[in-house]
Amino acid sequence: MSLIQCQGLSQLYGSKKALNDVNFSLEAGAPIALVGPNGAGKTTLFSLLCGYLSPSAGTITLLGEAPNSPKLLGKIAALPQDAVLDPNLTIVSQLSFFARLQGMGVEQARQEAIRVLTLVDLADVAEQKPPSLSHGMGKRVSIAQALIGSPELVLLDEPTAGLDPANAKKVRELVKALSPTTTFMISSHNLDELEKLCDQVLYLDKGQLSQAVSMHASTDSDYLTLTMQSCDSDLLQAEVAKLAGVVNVSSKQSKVFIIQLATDEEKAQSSDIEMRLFALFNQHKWQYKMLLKGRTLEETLFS
Ligand SMILES: Nc1ncnc2c1ncn2[C@@H]1O[C@H](COP(=O)(O)OP(=O)(O)OP(=O)(O)O)[C@@H](O)[C@H]1O
Repeated sequence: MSLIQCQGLSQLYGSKKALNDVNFSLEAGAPIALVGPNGAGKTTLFSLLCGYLSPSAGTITLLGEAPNSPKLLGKIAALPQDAVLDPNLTIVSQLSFFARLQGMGVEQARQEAIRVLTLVDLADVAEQKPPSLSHGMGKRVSIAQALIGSPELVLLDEPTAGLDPANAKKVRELVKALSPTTTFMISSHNLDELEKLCDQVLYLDKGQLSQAVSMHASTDSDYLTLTMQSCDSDLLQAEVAKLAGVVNVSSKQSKVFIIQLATDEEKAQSSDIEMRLFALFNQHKWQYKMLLKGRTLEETLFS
């Protein structure tokens, strides 16, 4: 059974079409990225998946159920973009409250609140109230809230926006660690972050699903991404393009080159492409910084 299935999904706000005939089907597993420019419809899609909004047209099923089905209680959770905590309640009491709404008893709910706070490294603020937390700490508490009851699907809208690099990394590590049992769908503008975490990427643009790519596919052997420390860029591009098995070399960023390789038989005959690149660097005394198989998410989506 699919984890999420959307068919002909459209959402109108008055005459504004925020989503326009969106179709996709996703299986449980590695984290899924939801990407798109401001106003593309990402939050609207999350709101529909959570059942906060009913679609103007089309259907959604989550684990075979409609988004607001009581059968999904405890199985789906979300971190909204603008999540707010109650300023008057201690962190542990509000998380316990949400655990109790999932049917847990008083003591079990408290233990669950402490468990999810420990996951985000904030068990020590359990007895504090939200106004005494920093913005980043509040965000991590909201992430903890989404993890109550170990749901099967967690939707995270901009989970690391406003977090310092160390805490953003902690959130990424947490998502990775929980991924074997929970599928995360993450909306973010940070493509580097999504690239590290996600396999499937959905790209929304003006309400339409313009691309659905698999990062597995984009790290296959059709491309190499070469970042140089020092080189003559024009000469490098010309010399690499002459190597057997190279179809095209492009560069949109200074000293970063996307090398497209020939497929199948031709590639088999020129499988030592990396060695020949290093020989070229040696010959010209060029220093390389990084050679990656595949393309970055940014290149995959926008080239
Ligand atoms: N409640 C609303 N009433 C009217 N229009 C809305 C409403 N919510 C969103 N929109 C419009 O729908 C479109 C999609 O908005 P949405 O918030 O889903 O985009 P987004 O991809 O999440 O953007 P961002 O990256 O800026 O968060 C936008 O044009 C927005 O102005």
